[in-house]
Amino acid sequence: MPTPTLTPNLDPHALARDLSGKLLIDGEMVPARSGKTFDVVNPATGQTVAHAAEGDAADVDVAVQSAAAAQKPWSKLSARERGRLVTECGRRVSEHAEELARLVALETGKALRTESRVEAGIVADAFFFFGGLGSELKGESVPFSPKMLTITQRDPIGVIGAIIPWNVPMMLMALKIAPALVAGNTVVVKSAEEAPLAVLRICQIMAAVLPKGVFNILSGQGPECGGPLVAHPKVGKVTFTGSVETGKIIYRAAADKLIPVTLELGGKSPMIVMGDADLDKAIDGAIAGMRFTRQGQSCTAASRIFVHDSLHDAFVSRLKARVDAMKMGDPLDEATDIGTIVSRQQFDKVKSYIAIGTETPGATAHACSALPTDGALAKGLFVQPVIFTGLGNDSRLAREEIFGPVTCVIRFTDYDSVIEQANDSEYGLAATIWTSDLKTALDATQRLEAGFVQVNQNLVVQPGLSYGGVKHSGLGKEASLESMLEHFTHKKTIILNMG
Ligand SMILES: NC(=O)C1=CN([C@@H]2O[C@H](COP(=O)(O)OP(=O)(O)OC[C@H]3O[C@@H](n4cnc5c(N)ncnc54)[C@H](O)[C@@H]3O)[C@@H](O)[C@H]2O)C=CC1
Ligand SMILES: O=C(O)/C=C/C=C(\O)C(=O)O
Repeated sequence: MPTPTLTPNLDPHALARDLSGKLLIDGEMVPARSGKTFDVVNPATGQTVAHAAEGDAADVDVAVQSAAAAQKPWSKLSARERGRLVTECGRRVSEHAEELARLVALETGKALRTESRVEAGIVADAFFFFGGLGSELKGESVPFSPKMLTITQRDPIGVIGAIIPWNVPMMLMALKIAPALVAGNTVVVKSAEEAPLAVLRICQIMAAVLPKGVFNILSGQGPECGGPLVAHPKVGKVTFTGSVETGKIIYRAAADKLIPVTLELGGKSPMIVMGDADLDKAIDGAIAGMRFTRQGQSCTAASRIFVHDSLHDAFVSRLKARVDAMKMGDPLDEATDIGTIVSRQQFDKVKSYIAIGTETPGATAHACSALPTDGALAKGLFVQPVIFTGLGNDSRLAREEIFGPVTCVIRFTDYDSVIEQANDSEYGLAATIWTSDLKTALDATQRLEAGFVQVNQNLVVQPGLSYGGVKHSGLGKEASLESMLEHFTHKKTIILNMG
């Protein structure tokens, strides 16, 4: 087993240059077969920080063949041994946590102190959590007949294709690969165009622990690299996080091969603040829930905040004051609370929604926080967070996923009708309710149509807690024991007739 230790590199620019032009296939850092690269841009400055290798179908094939060859020997290790190796990956990743946080801040524009370090911590936790679950890969004994031994066992699926987005790339990758590996599968990851570096670095760290081929990562364009990965005959399952549109393309391609998929898609998550809620806690919850520090780039963002008429005006002015006090600036600066939007495409999308909202009769846009004045950041993709009031739940801003720092605060008076409005969405990922009444809280948990319902809190996704949506928010669960058992194994029934 190879075990060289990499030295953490706390200069993200130097590390980005080192990682340029590389994919990780069969345990080696290699260029794309075509030799092509694409630019990775620091969204805070507009400068190119790396040239990522542009993988395509040829690289996908080599990576999948490597993963397929590695799968049998990997599955022959005991689940506990695989878990021990995944735990060791977590230990090494945690030694590199600061380096990874800086690198992901550089490529995504997420503030180091408020976001990127938090993400790096969850990555290590994901490896530790799943690394400890090897002994849970157990089957059942079914009392079918006294003459027969009837049991079930959990077998790995084979090669897993994992396609990840850019918003929390390290965390979302870890929550897919750690359970897949412990379950005895091998993996090929396709990273997001906007954020290929930190995840590649994690894989480089893992390659020093895991046998070659068990784990491979490709960067490249969605249709040209992700498409062939889904279509490859040796890929037995695809796990995807991203847009609904791409999720449907992947689902159709998987249907042609009759393979299972897990899809974590969009959200338009409601937050309901009842008249008896603790206002201070609800404001904290809105700040955390909207992921303002991540410029709202989260599928769980509390982008529809329903506030009882009796608290509405105080809620809006206090929320605005709190966001105003947050400092927008260089993501790598320790003083910064809010970084940038990830890409020009996302920036334009967010700006277009703000324009639509602003032009809607009756709506008021409360722009918060101040754009940075530092000249070095003049080309940065900074957007002032906007709290809209006066928009209804039927407005485009309340129905479509914006994936930016834009939320609608909607006034309500009647509990039944607010539950109805909260559920009136094509999405069903997360929902929260803020109340001091236990009966209302319990009732809402039963009636809200979402995969993740929280009362008086707004937690980020955590290893151990099942996570995934209903309706257009997706299919399947991640982050939990259930995700490992149900989504990365198949159950085999075995009957021994001893009569
Ligand atoms: N659920 C979530 O956490 C995310 C939601 N989104 C939503 O999607 C919108 C667009 O963002 P994008 O980054 O363009 O999302 P996307 O869904 O197009 O991209 C996500 C991943 O899928 C890959 N991909 C794209 N087309 C593919 C294809 N035909 N076959 C296989 N893989 C493919 C991409 O390369 C990337 O790795 C955002 O504005 C946001 O609303 C985006 C990222 C994450
Ligand atoms: O902000 C979080 O806690 C989680 C974000 C996760 C996503 O955006 C996703 O799974 O798509």
